[in-house]
Amino acid sequence: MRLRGVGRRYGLRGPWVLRGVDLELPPGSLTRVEGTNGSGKSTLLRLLAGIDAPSTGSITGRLRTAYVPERFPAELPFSARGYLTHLGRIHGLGRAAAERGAGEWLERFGAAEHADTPLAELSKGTSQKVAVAQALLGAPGLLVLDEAWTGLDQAARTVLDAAVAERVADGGAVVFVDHDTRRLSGAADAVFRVADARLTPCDAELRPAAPASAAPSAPSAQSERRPGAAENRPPVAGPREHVPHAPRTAPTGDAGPRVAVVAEGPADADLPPDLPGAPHREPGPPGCADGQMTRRTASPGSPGEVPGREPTKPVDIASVGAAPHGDGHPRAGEAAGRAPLAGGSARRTVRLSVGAAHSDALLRALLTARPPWHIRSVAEVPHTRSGAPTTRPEVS
Ligand SMILES: Nc1ncnc2c1ncn2[C@@H]1O[C@H](COP(=O)(O)OP(=O)(O)OP(=O)(O)O)[C@@H](O)[C@H]1O
Repeated sequence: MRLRGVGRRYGLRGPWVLRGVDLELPPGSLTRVEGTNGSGKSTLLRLLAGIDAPSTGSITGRLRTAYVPERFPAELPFSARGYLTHLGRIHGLGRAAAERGAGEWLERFGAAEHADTPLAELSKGTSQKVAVAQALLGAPGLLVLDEAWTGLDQAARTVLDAAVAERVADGGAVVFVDHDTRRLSGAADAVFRVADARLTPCDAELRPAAPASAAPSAPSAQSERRPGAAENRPPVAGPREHVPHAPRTAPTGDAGPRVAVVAEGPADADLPPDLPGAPHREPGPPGCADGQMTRRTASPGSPGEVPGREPTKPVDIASVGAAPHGDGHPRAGEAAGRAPLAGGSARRTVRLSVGAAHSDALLRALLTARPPWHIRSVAEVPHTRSGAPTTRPEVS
């Protein structure tokens, strides 16, 4: 998708909010947009999402797009499940697939108990989960997120982080705005700032030879993309690498809330080294020991695949970012030549616990490893009265 000389102003004589925007969004790219309040970020995202039209310039190569607006219209006359099913149909899913997808995404975001609650009665946080779920339902070619993490609890933010990484890994383009500058830090291929109605690559000022704006005369915005971020992504295809084990012992001084992560990877690859937060590798329950090889023959999240108890409500993000299965769409990991996760390939499951502050980074590291690890579930680890985390396996 490409923007050429795009400008937007409200009203015939209104000031230009955006001008001369030249931007390319390649498949499998993550783009961050920054800027001060009122600078025009949401305006740009609405243009990208196709819900607003440029006053001047062109947008070509439009993709099937999903958009999480800054403000979700909660007064719509639907239940959460009804709304998601409706949106799933709009995204092109059949009725059964849309209903199934609606239920799965509500489950993953920890909002299943509110499935039949009218949108108008949902809390702000649950409402935001619905807003995000509707965008992820149909595995869009372009995902536009305007402060989509705002209002989500930690577990849901982690699910969304993972969904973004999966969407990009599956060849989608994702553009996001978030007030937290650490959001997906290091993962973006390109970062732009909106200021004075111009869209400017953030590191342009560090390169005096480069034009300082993304105006039509500037080189393609693609040329400003950060090479390092793409290298951190799951490969679309390629040889497997052997990497050493992550630390097996808990770090000292890791008191405080912890998050349990169950990750599934290829049987012949080990965990990436130096995982953020020095996660503690937990033993699995009898019959599913850490490192045991599994062969996936059931749908993600099916009972028995990773047996064990659930001390807290887990957020199952096994196929996060993928279209609901059974609808003819690929599942996460099946697109663009990546090895399918279902269908009998040898897999193994590891259980990690990490300080909550590091959970986002850990998830990112696993999802962007080579080869990528699939996140089966994320859950808060319950604490004992002394405040220490329990040592039993967290989730299944
Ligand atoms: N529908 C509209 N009609 C008239 N002016 C608008 C409209 N939408 C946005 N604007 C104006 O365009 C400018 C940019 O607004 P926009 O919402 O895109 O900024 P933003 O960077 O997303 O701001 P924030 O960070 O506060 O959300 C602002 O001056 C705003 O008042």
